[in-house]
Amino acid sequence: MKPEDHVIAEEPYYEPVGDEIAVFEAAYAKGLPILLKGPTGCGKTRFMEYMAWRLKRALITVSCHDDLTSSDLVGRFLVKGGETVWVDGPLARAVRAGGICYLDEIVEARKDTTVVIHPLADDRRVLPMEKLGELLAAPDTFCLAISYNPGYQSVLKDLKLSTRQRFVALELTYPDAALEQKIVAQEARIDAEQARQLVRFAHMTRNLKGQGLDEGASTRLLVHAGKLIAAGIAPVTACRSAIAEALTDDPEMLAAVNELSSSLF
Ligand SMILES: Nc1ncnc2c1ncn2[C@@H]1O[C@H](COP(=O)(O)OP(=O)(O)OP(=O)(O)O)[C@@H](O)[C@H]1O
Repeated sequence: MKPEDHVIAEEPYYEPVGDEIAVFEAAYAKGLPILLKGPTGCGKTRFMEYMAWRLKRALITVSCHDDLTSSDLVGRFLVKGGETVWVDGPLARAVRAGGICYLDEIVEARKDTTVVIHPLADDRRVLPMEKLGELLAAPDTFCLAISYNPGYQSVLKDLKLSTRQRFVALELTYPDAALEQKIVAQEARIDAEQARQLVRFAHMTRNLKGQGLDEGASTRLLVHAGKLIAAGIAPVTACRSAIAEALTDDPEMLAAVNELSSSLF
């Protein structure tokens, strides 16, 4: 896929939860890399899509995992039709295109992979392409953004200090109840009252965090439940399938969460 394929033509629906747009724009203007912190499903990806559209830059997203090597990011030589050719990885493509490279869930990547972004993430703004013997300088329009969910981190999987201290951090949290209700109603195309009940249910599950649940219902799960409701599924069933089952496999916890939704709907 070419960088121009990642240009977002239509404005993505995004409701700001704080001053994240202004801080992102200021960091972008000054060539500073950005770290998005926040729980799963709170809107980090949607925010990146919105910012890419707003800044009119291509967005290249990489979902990080523990097999991701630096060659996967930077590029490698491949044999094509009997010839050896260099193929840029997504990070190099984003640098060449002066676009935004978003490394989602960066802590999932191995530490030796993460260090390739260091020279790009400080004031050198270069990508060393060792195998090609090239040093790729990032144009002013290039932006590096990474995300991570502090809730999931363990001692083994945490962001190196030398990595995180290169980034301007933006904390994204779940929106307040009124805003989350608006988002759920808009995204799922349900009425305000149904959205309000779903958000109330979400708050109940969020209060169970650490008491049997690792996470409460995210905005994403509320949108999923709302979409099932819009498609004619009864709210209690929608909450069970889209939310409770996504949060836990523990039969007792499932029963408790289902009871909460039955008490509301
Ligand atoms: N502020 C917001 N404005 C509009 N929609 C939002 C907002 N926050 C969350 N959403 C909705 O929640 C869904 C999930 O958000 P998103 O995929 O951006 O989460 P995420 O934080 O990137 O999750 P993950 O860390 O799991 O990748 C979006 O598809 C959108 O429907």
